[in-house]
Parts: sequence; structure tokens; C-alpha cells
Amino acid sequence: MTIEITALTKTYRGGVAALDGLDLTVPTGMFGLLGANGAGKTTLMRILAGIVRPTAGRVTVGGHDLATGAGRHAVQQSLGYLPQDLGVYPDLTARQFLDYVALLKGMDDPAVRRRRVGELLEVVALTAQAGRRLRGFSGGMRQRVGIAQALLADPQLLIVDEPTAGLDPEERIRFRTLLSQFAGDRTVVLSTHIVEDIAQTCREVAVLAQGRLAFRGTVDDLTQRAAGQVWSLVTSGPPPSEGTVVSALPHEGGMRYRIVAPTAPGAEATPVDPGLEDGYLAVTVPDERRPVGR
Ligand SMILES: Nc1ncnc2c1ncn2[C@@H]1O[C@H](COP(=O)(O)OP(=O)(O)OP(=O)(O)O)[C@@H](O)[C@H]1O
Repeated sequence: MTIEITALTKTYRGGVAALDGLDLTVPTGMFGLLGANGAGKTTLMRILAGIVRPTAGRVTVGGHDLATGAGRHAVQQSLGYLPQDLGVYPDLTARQFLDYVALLKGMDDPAVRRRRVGELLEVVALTAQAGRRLRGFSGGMRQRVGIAQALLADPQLLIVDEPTAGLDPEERIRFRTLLSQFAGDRTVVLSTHIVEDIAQTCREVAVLAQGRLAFRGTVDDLTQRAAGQVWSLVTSGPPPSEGTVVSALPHEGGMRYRIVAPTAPGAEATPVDPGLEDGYLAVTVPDERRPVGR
């Protein structure tokens, strides 16, 4: 299911342009959306989910135009959405909560609901905890309940907004693996500011910066955007003033800095191979010329 976004603009009351003429095509499979806080990711996710209306521009999902009632209805039938903050009912058990959401989604037959909820509890590895109240669940367990509710209607399009913030490393890895396994021939849009989650799950990625497209291409292309711009510098003096410091590690009485900068930040700097995080910085750091990808 392909998403076509054309000249999409969202200006909130008060004049904040969260999206500013965005053009983007999202293909089938796992697609990553990266961007700093306030870049416009959640606004885009909410527009795709049909919760927020754009100020201008056009979005079609699988050919359905979100500007029309019929289009929104068709998309919502095939949509699963895991928002940034999923409100859960602390006094319900995981099984009761999923049953309730299934009912809201129009699954009227209790036997069908019971079967589907049971399948999803299995998928997210929560069968053993299904009878426990949600108030006692860890962040990772709640997120797994969240993904289960998003998958209830077996959606062709799954939108997931910053799902791994606050999870411990093991839970993060389990969660993103679950998403990848689900994707297959469906479309999964994964919005995050955790670069590593994208590196491990997506082939294609878009980077938003201030409501605009800063990059669109493969994860490898994004990494290569920093080629020739990543440096290692060992110094006992002050940190370099040029470029963006990616890491600083103690090294033989001084510090070893990893820096993204268009030119060597000092005579002692040596070039190193870029990583995805470097590529992300190369396309988002202000004052750099940012040619837009495909
Ligand atoms: N309901 C709203 N009313 C007014 N301004 C808003 C509203 N929602 C978002 N904004 C503003 O729009 C801009 C984009 O916000 P958005 O939440 O889409 O970004 P984001 O990339 O998801 O950020 P984060 O990573 O922090 O969630 C920000 O400047 C934000 O303050």
C-alpha cells in the first residue's frame, strides 16, 4: 500500500508551520521517519491516521484520497495506529483491554474477538500476563499491548509514533523485531528519533527538519551523505569549535572526539568511515546546504 504525499502543509493556530509543503512517497514495507523534536513527525502521523486535517496539500493511501469522507473511511478500515502516548485503562487486564478495543473496532462476535485477542497476545508474547492489570505493566509490556491493539484488524498500513522511547535495550530490540516481522507486504511507517531503530529495521528512510524533507532515500544513501565529513580528533585541549561533536571519549589523558564537519576540524583530525547517525547529522545540521533526495 503506497502513500503519496503532495505539497502537504499544516499550520496550527498560532501560526506554527509543523509541515511546510512536504512531498513524499512511502512504499510498501518498513519505512523510517527521522527528525528532531518538533520536526513535524507526529503531525504527519496524525494526518495519515485521519486525526488531523492538513491546511493544504494532498495525501492518498493506496489510492484513497484522505480529503474525502469515503477516502478516510477506506483508509481507517485498513489502518493500525500506535500513538506516542497510548492511553490505557489501568484497571483492565491486557485481555480485557484488547477485547474492549476489538469491540470498538466493530468486532461484534465474542468468539471471533476471543480468538483474535488470543492470537495477538501470543504474537506480542504476553499470553502469560494476559490476566494481569495494565497498571502493573512495564513500559515495554505496555508498548506490546499497544502494538497488539494496533494489529487487531490486521491492518495493511501500520503507523507507529516513537514506540521505543523509554524502553530498556532488550525491550527495544524485541519491539522493533516484532515490527519488522509484521511488515512483510504491508506498509509500516516508523517515526522515531532513535537512529539505531531505523538502521536495524528499515531500508528506506525520510528525514524531516522543520516541516520539510531534508532527505529521502535508502539507509545506505543517508549514511553516505556524511562520507568525507566524519573526523576523529584526539586532543587534550578544548573541544573543536567547528562541526558537530558526535561522541567524546577519554583517551590517553585527553579526549577522542568524533566530529561531523564539511572540512577537517584541525590539522590533527583524521577521516573516518561514516555511520547512519553521522549521515543524519549531515542532512539536518543547520546552515548546511541540504539537497533533497528523490
Ligand atoms: N496542537 C498543536 N497546536 C499548536 N502547535 C502544535 C500542535 N501540535 C504540534 N505543534 C507544533 O508543531 C511543530 C511540530 O510538532 P510535531 O509534534 O509534529 O513534531 P515531532 O517531530 O513529532 O516532535 P517530537 O519528536 O517532539 O514528538 C512543533 O513546533 C510543535 O510545537
